[in-house]
Amino acid sequence: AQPGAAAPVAAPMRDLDWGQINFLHTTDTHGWHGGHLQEPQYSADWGDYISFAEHMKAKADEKGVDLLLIDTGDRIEGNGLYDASDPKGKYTYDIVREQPIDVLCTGNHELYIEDSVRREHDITVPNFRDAYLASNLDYIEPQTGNQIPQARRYRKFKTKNQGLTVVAFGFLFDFDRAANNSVVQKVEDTIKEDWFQKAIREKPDLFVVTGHVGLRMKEFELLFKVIRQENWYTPIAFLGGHAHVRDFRKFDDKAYAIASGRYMETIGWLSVDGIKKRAKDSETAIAAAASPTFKRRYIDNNLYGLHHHTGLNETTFPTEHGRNVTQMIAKGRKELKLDQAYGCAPQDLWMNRAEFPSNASVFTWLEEQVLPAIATRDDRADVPRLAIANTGMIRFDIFKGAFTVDSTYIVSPFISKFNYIQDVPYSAAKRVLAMLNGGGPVFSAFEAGSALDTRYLVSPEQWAFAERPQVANAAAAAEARTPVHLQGDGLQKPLGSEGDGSGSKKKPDLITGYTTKDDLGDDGDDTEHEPITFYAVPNCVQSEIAFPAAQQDGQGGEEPDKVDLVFVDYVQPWVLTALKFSGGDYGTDDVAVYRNQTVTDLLAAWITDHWAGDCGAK
Ligand SMILES: O=c1ccn([C@@H]2O[C@H](COP(=O)(O)O)[C@@H](O)[C@H]2O)c(=O)[nH]1
Repeated sequence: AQPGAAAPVAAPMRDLDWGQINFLHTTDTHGWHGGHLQEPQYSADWGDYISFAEHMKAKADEKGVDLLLIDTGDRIEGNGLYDASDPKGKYTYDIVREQPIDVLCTGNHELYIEDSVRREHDITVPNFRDAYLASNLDYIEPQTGNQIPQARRYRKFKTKNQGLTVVAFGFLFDFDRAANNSVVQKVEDTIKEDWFQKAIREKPDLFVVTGHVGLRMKEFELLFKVIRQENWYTPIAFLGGHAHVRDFRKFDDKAYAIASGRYMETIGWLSVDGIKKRAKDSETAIAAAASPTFKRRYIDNNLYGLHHHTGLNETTFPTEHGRNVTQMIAKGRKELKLDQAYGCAPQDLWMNRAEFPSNASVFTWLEEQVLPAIATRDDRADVPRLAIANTGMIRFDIFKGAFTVDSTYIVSPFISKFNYIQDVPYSAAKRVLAMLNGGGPVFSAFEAGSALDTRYLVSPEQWAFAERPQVANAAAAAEARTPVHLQGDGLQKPLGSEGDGSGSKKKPDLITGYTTKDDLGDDGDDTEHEPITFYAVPNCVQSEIAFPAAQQDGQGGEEPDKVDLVFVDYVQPWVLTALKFSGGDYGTDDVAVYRNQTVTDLLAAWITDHWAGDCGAK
């Protein structure tokens, strides 16, 4: 961990159960390989993870069992260590490659823009060679225009200590916003391919299906069915991601799936025991008799826990390799000047730990303070306008104190700009927000998972929560100003900060954090936590800017006839569709760029202007 990260507080710990084959799993690290500098409970870095894995491998060897390392994508975008360099990832590709990952795959973030697709092909795939799997992803070679597999489709191998035969895949969900130099094949089509049909007939002792796929998404369901149909008794371990949550799903008593959170907060632990080695090539009675057990832990990524699980301490834990990688991270952060402050945040602003609207909500801040200031341009400053942003654009809370170069990318890593349609009749424009937020039938006609699924406007954390019955229409309720909140399944919280405002009486020795409930129960987290309340927020927020002034007597101003409809470009497909249904028939030709800077750069400029100060640093 970086020097200066406070020591995590002692907390009640749950141990790891070992099986014949064990997995350490990271997913959706989004460039947070330097760990969380403002949150000690997630402050271990990729170097510490390397030390941890080395010790755990030695333990596995002692026990005569196997340990595999898995990463399920979205390694990029979301932290200055990746985003602040030019080219992006100048430091992180070298840092990530230091961990000898056994199976890794691609996330949707590796595919948003052509440059990152190319870097994945030219850097990460060769870095990991046979470990990199691309079961449903192709690359378009720039020199030839040929469509080739981004990496190998699957991998069959024998484990080191148990000699188990494993067939592993690496999938991505049916992502349809990939850059033009990549092609994502739908999982339903991939499973018809000859190579896949051959792979599921390889008769291994265990299938390992890795994927940048939420555990409750249809893609894993489909893969489970097709593999199980051909292999009645073979254990299947799924390792997924994308939803940014901790989760464990049972498909049947021989097939389970783990998801290991986000942003290097969590190292997932999955163990499988009771695997019977197959006699030669057949589905034998022995295999049928096998009754594997699957266990899971979600490890809070801090040194206190990593020491606990290895039985080591501050002196004995760091390996030379791990320490070197921690130094690489510190060097990269320094060269990128990530700790340089743009300003000083006067208070904490929460994504889902505060109700919307409220003074503690980052989205109220965005709607009331930021959008009116940045969704503007000199030549149209007096034109009344509506400015719309999706809440998924904001990726992380803002903590009181220094708002740094790093914070900018942590809060909003995207390269989106503001687009606009000018002179839209207000009668049509004013109906757009409600439709985006789930009011009316417009978007309900689109299939879940399709390009216009409005879930894609919010953070993955929220749509994962929204799949639970008690928050089925979370975004609509939030828009209607009905607070929707869930106890538990908490997100991050800096150690040492005060209560969550719920007034709940806390056990003195628990700190707030994840309290995961999954298909195996509520004892998955390696650290017992006090729960955090999760409040759903709307899909989009909107500011009215330069509207006719309110009258002296306190009455609202007149409605404008026409407005500029300004929106973050990511939201454009939804905005155009909503406009069609509200009487404004516009197409992409009617859309123009409103401002040339990215929203992230405009946000940084707003911080500099409005939160000036160094937080009292000497
Ligand atoms: O340009 C973009 C791209 C994505 N988003 C938001 O992110 C989620 C997807 O998050 P994952 O970590 O990435 O896959 C998407 O649903 C959008 O809400 C965005 O706002 N802008």
